[in-house]
Amino acid sequence: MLTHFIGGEPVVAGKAFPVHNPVTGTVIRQVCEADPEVVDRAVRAAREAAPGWAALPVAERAGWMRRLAEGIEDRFDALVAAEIADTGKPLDQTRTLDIPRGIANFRAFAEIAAQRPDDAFHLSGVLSYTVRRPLGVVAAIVPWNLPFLLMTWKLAPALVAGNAVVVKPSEHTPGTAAVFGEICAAVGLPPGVVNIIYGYGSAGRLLVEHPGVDAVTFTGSTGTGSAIMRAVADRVKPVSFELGGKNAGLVFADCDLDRAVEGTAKSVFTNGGQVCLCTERLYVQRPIFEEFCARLAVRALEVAPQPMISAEHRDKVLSYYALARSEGAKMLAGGGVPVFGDHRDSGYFVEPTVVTGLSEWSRFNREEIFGPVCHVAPFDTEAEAIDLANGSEYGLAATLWTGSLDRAHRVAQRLEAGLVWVNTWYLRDLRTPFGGVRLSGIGREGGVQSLDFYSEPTTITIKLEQPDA
Ligand SMILES: NC(=O)C1=CN([C@@H]2O[C@H](COP(=O)(O)OP(=O)(O)OC[C@H]3O[C@@H](n4cnc5c(N)ncnc54)[C@H](O)[C@@H]3O)[C@@H](O)[C@H]2O)C=CC1
Ligand SMILES: O=C(O)/C=C/C=C(\O)C(=O)O
Repeated sequence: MLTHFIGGEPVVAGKAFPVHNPVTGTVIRQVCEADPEVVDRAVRAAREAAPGWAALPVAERAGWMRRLAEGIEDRFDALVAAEIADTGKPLDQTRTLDIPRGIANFRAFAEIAAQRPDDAFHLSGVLSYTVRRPLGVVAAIVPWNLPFLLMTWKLAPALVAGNAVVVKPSEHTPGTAAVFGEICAAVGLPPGVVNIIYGYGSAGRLLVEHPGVDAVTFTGSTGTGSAIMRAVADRVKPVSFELGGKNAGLVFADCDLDRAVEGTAKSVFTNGGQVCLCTERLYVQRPIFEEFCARLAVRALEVAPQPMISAEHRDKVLSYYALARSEGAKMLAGGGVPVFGDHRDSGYFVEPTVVTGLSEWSRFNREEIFGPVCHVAPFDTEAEAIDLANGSEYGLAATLWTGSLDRAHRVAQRLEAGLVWVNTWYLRDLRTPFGGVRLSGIGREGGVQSLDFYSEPTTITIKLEQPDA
């Protein structure tokens, strides 16, 4: 049984719920589900720990972040195993992206926080400077697609800024959080600074609504983001939201076609398309449209299918494949469920899929699907491409493939998205602002933007005595 981690100790409480392995569909663990008492206990533990933690010099908290990074290195294999068991993602990706990013998150925020100067302004004999204090107790609500990467992406800046945290991982992916609790205990992190509770959205709701929680950081669906916003509205709690996307890829005829096909295949199919940054709407300039479609379809057939996180999510993705057909789409590749002839046939797989022929106004082209699928449409002019890319209620990421430096700058600056990649996809510098506009979120994570969210500034202004002239 996987137990909560509260006040530095394992806590067995609440009913048990099952977690399934997406590759086989079988139950792999039972997990304690947080009820109101458990949530209250976790928040109280965090509140008790918060003042002592906040009082530490930032250099000392940065030292703890480095120790946590070392703790992750020590438990690397256990984390890899837990991530794979819960998500069914490939070993290679887990070893090179998910777990190393946890280490990088703690190291990066240790450096960013330790080196950050306070702001100071001097004007006409008036000196103003700003000090920042932590918010207190932060609730971190984490999704299932990159569970360890995204949990640590929130924990590292929240902790180094001086907050205590209560984390609620997704009900589908509690495994790496449980190992992380053991790491906190092993490195001797002060009890209550990190608390981890498990459960469904109902537990998340109890947590964000708890009066002892000062702020909420959330990554997940736009619907859940707005539910959280309503739940915390009365207490006007600060929220940081990284929500869904319906990301566009623009492929211009002057691009390096090999690179564009390969990069696009990555941007559509990585993690089974279950990354908020994945491309779902692709626009290709007419002279290369046919060739590009044909080559992307071949790549779709070559990609090893990855399971969706759950039976419900597989059914959701398949419902969009059916919707595409009913809306009159042409399937260029995929569109069904792969048959392996082995234990994977009871898992949650869908075929990597490429679709064309739908209007911009179709539901398929407007709603986030979150699977290994994209729609491809032709365009003629640069202006048309920009309009198509911007024609979404979302605005998280966009990808641009072109051989022209001028065009790259010109188009990138007109795309209404928080992130634009040119001739690449998902290249990350952890110091840069990360997040989206419109339905894709509120605020930015990354670098000093994260530290700003997890702290409040106080401006101190002093009138300096002017020497006699
Ligand atoms: N980063 C992203 O863009 C993600 C988007 N999604 C999208 O969301 C769809 C649904 O997936 P779900 O797992 O249901 O995502 P979700 O957004 O409902 O779940 C994410 C987290 O929020 C928690 N949660 C749910 N309701 C809550 C509430 N009222 N208060 C507080 N916490 C709550 C969940 O337990 C989980 O830990 C997917 O099909 C996909 O389209 C899902 C995961 C990540
Ligand atoms: O920080 C990253 O590198 C990735 C972030 C991805 C998401 O937020 C997501 O898929 O939800």
